Amino acid sequence: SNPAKVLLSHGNASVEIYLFGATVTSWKVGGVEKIFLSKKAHLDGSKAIRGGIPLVFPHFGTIPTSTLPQHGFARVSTWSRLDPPSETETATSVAFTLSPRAVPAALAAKWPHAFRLTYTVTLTTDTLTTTLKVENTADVAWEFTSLLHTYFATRGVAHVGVKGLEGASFVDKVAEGAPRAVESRTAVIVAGEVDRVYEGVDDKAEVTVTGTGHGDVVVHRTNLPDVVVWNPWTDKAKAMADFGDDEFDNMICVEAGSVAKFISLQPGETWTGGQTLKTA
Ligand SMILES: O=P(O)(O)OC[C@H]1O[C@@H](O)[C@H](O)[C@@H](O)[C@@H]1O
Repeated sequence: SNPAKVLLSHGNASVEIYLFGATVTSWKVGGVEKIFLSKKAHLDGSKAIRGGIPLVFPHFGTIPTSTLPQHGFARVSTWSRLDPPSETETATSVAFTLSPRAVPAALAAKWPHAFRLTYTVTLTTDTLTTTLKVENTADVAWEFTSLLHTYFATRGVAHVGVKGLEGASFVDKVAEGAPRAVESRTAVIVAGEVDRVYEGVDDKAEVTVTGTGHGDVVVHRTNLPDVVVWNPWTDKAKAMADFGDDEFDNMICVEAGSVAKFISLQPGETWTGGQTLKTA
């Protein structure tokens, strides 16, 4: 067994999680892979894993008040597994933790706050739940944003529709000036570069990824009000060294997060957010 990753299975489902970034890199149900992992992904800890479910913390994208790299340090830090996986009749679960001493020193120095993250991955025969708990272990308040950057596998992204975002307000990061608009379509489709942050989407609204060729997946969110839809399309694909030129056709990112507003945590306070992916 490879100590760098944890494999869980439950019935006919399985999940693979690298300690690097606590990145889920595979979720299979009945032998069908639901998650995209680039053929060019670095799996040796030299770069954030291109694909799977990278964890975004302590901030989404780049922000003027931080010199951390885009999407923060959680996805490029090596996490520790907490206990051995536990299995019940209905689910198999494992948890990982990250605190500042396991963050690369140069990055920790750029965000000098005491914290503890706990990431729990739970597998049932038809669901994958990933939950992040953020604790402020400092004696002063600090703030953060976070997101589960899920890459879904697709066979021809032109067939994909992301349902459940109709009526949601979004920021279009591709359009000049990143304008804000309201989604009018029942399904978001990909026919060019897409990079949109849908904000304040009711937790009760299920987001469904359809037409992937790998079976529909319903995304249930808890405490993650924002949904990012991203596909780099042709030019951005070519510009990414760890992504095949044609792989834009094999993936769509539907990312559940809390990114539109900073979350402030007082000393001793915790915040928990997560998603359940369910085969439909
Ligand atoms: O290349 P990275 O850092 O993994 O980011 C990938 C994409 O992540 C998305 O969440 C962002 O909205 C995009 O703007 C970004 O390009």
